[in-house]
Amino acid sequence: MLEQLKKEVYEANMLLPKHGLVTFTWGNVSGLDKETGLFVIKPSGVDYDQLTPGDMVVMDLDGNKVEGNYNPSSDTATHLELYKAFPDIRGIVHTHSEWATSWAQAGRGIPCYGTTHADYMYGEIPCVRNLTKEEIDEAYEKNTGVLIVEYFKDKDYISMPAVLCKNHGPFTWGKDAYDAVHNAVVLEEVAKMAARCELINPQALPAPQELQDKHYNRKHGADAYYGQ
Ligand SMILES: O=C(CO)[C@@H](O)[C@@H](O)COP(=O)(O)O
Repeated sequence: MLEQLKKEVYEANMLLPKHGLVTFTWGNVSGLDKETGLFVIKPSGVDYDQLTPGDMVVMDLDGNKVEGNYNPSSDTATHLELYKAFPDIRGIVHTHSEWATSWAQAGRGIPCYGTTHADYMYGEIPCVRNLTKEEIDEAYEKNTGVLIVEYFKDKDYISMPAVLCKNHGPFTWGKDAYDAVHNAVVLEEVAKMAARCELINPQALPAPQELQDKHYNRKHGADAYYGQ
C-alpha cells in the first residue's frame, strides 16, 4: 500500500546521508498521506545502505502499525503528535546533525544572524525545554511531540518549520518529505554559520528586523517571487 509515498519517503531518507545529516542510523523521515490519514516512516535501526522502499513502515495516527516488516523509527510517536497538531504539514525529519544538535545540547535557540537564515525561517529557531523526569519516564518520544506542539500553540509553524529539543536534537517539517529534508539541510547550515559567527564575534547581534522581514517575505510572503 501507499507505494508512491513509500518511494518518496525512502528517497527523502536517503538524502540525509547524502547531505551529511546522519551518522549510522541516527535520523528518520516520514511522510503523511492526507487522504487515508496514514503516514510512512523509516524503520528503526536499519542501516541507510541497506534500506529499500519496501522497508518503509505504514502507521496510522493512533500509533498502530498498518504495514511493514520492521518496527517503525523510535521517534514515531513524536512525528505522530506533530501530524495531529499541524494540519498543513506532510513531511517530518529528525536528525542528530552535528551543528543543530550542538545548539540543542547547549539548550539555545539559533538567532537569525543573516539573510541565509531569514530566507527560510522567520526569527530565532527555538529550543524547547528539557522534559521532566515524569515526562521522560511516562513516554519520552510522545511527550517530546507534546512539548513541541505546546510551544507552537500560539505561534506559526509554517514560517518556523524547525525546532531544537534540548539535550536531544532537531525536528523539521514541510509540505512533503522532501521539503522537510530541505528544511533540515537549511537548519544545519544556519546552525553552523551561527556558531561560527558567535565564535568570530561573541558580541554579534541578530540581523536587523527590517532585513529579516524583507528576506523572509520576499520568498514566502504575499508577493513572493519564488514558487512555494
Ligand atoms: O533519537 C534517537 C536516538 O537518541 C533516534 O532518533 C535515532 O537513533 C534514530 O532512531 P531510529 O533508527 O529512527 O529508531
